[in-house]
Amino acid sequence: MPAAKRRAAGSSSSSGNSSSANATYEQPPLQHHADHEQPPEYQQLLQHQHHPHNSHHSSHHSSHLSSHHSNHTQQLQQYHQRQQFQQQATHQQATLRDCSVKLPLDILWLPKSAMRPVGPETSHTDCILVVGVSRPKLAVVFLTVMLISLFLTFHVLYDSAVYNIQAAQAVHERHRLSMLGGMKNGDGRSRMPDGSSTNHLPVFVKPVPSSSQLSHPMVFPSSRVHFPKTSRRLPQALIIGVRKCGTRALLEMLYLHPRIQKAGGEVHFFDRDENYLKGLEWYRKKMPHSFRGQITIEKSPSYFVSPEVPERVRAMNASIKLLLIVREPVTRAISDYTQLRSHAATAILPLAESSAPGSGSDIQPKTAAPSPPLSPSKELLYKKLHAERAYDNALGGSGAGAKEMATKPRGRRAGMPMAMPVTAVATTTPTSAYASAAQMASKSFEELAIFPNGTVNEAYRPLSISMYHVHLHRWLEVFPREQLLVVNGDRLIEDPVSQLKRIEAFLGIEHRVKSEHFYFNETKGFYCLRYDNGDRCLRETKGRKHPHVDPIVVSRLRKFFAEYNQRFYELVGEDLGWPEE
Ligand SMILES: Nc1ncnc2c1ncn2[C@@H]1O[C@H](COP(=O)(O)OS(=O)(=O)O)[C@@H](OP(=O)(O)O)[C@H]1O
Repeated sequence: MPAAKRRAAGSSSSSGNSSSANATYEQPPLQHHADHEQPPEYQQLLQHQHHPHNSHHSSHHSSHLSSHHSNHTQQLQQYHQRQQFQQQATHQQATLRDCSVKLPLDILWLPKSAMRPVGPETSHTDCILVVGVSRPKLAVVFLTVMLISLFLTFHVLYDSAVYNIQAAQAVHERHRLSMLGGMKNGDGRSRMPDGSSTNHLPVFVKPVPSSSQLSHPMVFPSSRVHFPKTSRRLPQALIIGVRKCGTRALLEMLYLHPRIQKAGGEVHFFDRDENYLKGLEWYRKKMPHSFRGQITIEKSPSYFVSPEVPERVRAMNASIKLLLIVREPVTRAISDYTQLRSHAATAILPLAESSAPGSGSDIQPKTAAPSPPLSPSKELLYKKLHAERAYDNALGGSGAGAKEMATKPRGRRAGMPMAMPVTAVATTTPTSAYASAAQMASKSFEELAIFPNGTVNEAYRPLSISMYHVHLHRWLEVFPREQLLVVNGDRLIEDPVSQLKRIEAFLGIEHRVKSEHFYFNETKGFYCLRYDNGDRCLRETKGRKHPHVDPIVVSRLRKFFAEYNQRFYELVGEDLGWPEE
């Protein structure tokens, strides 16, 4: 029997037998429905297949029959395949339903088979997670959030980049800023409402009077952003004196160093009770803004001679570094006298106008008649003058100043400087101030320093301050020697760089202040400071012309100081070589 016939006969015999048909056409096992349950299309195909089989047996028809039968078989096979795919799809949908999790965010569990062709390894319980956004509104919200996040990210990055660049420039810009007031300093600085200097602030830092800490002006809290921050810090180093030895020059020269920040004026925190009682927070607010790693320095020359100061300084910071600048004692005393006389002379004119009208010669009026109120500027000058009288004992025991000081407790032989009580300033009349100023201005240094009998007036303040060992002794009772550096003020005038190098080493900062930062000003007779964008000299009150002093008096005083100087050398462990006659 030909193969086609055998296949046809096999087909015929299995027409009502699904299991045999399954074997012949490789029908899937799910094909178990009875023929009558099949749709009309299927019934038609079956009928068409059976009919020719029963009526044609001749051999010449056999090839035609065979091809006809083959067509039907293919159609039947295609039908079964379609059925099979439909069943698989139905099964997948069922599985899909099983895996679906109803969530508002369109998060779906799908069978793996939904993502790749069905393979024999695919299990029906195998699911994968698909997260999709199918709702337009949700998509809009999602996109908006993404855009805002992107904008904020770029904003933060841009902001921080700009801030960092400016922070790096700030150190260099500092020199330019200090030109606004640095060298005029002492007094010509721009000031913030809380009284502190603003001339050290980086250009981009806006002064915020109420805030003690400045941070990057960003939308986020500063604690989260690690950009360079500035804040006011208590000083880590102090220039404690000595008055008229070059304290201002020293501070300004140190300020050339990028690691140094300076308090603008003399704060007088430790030596004036009215300031000290305001507390450390008040003092800190007087300090400049500084970056971490910078050293804040304050100078108040009267610290050196005020007995209560060393202990107070130690209470604030026991490891603070102390800078003491000294100068040949007699020259220092003459410089001190020059300044006092200059202040007295300045005080006389306005005080004469307001407190001695029409009585130019009436220096010491018999009655303390009520005086007309002073203008604010005169009041200030008047207070300054009076404070100076208290400091100075200006007339060395023979004038009004001495009279006043005689009623006050005094220090050792040299006489400790006393801060003028505020009440005393308030109760002193302009007329007595005028008298005092007039006397200050009229006396020569020789008259004030040497008594008529030729002995030295040791109580004269410009002389007693020059007895360095007396004051230094007190400091060394409180601080170890290595915490204090003695700077030679005479050498600072002649060769600033060598002195600054020592100070940089003492402060633990790299050597940055070099000779190119200075130039010698022939007119002034001093070195001036050179900045990137200009040159500055200390103002005219520094480097005043001293009055001529009798060389015999100078020699007399040098001999007098020789013994004190030796004691000072022993204390500091260095011979400064000051002349002894
Ligand atoms: N570079 C430079 N320029 C100007 N002046 C300089 C300089 N270096 C040191 N000196 C000396 O500083 C003296 C003033 O000292 P002080 O600043 O300590 O004075 S004060 O106590 O603050 O009033 C001042 O004293 P006098 O010369 O008596 O005015 C100067 O001699």
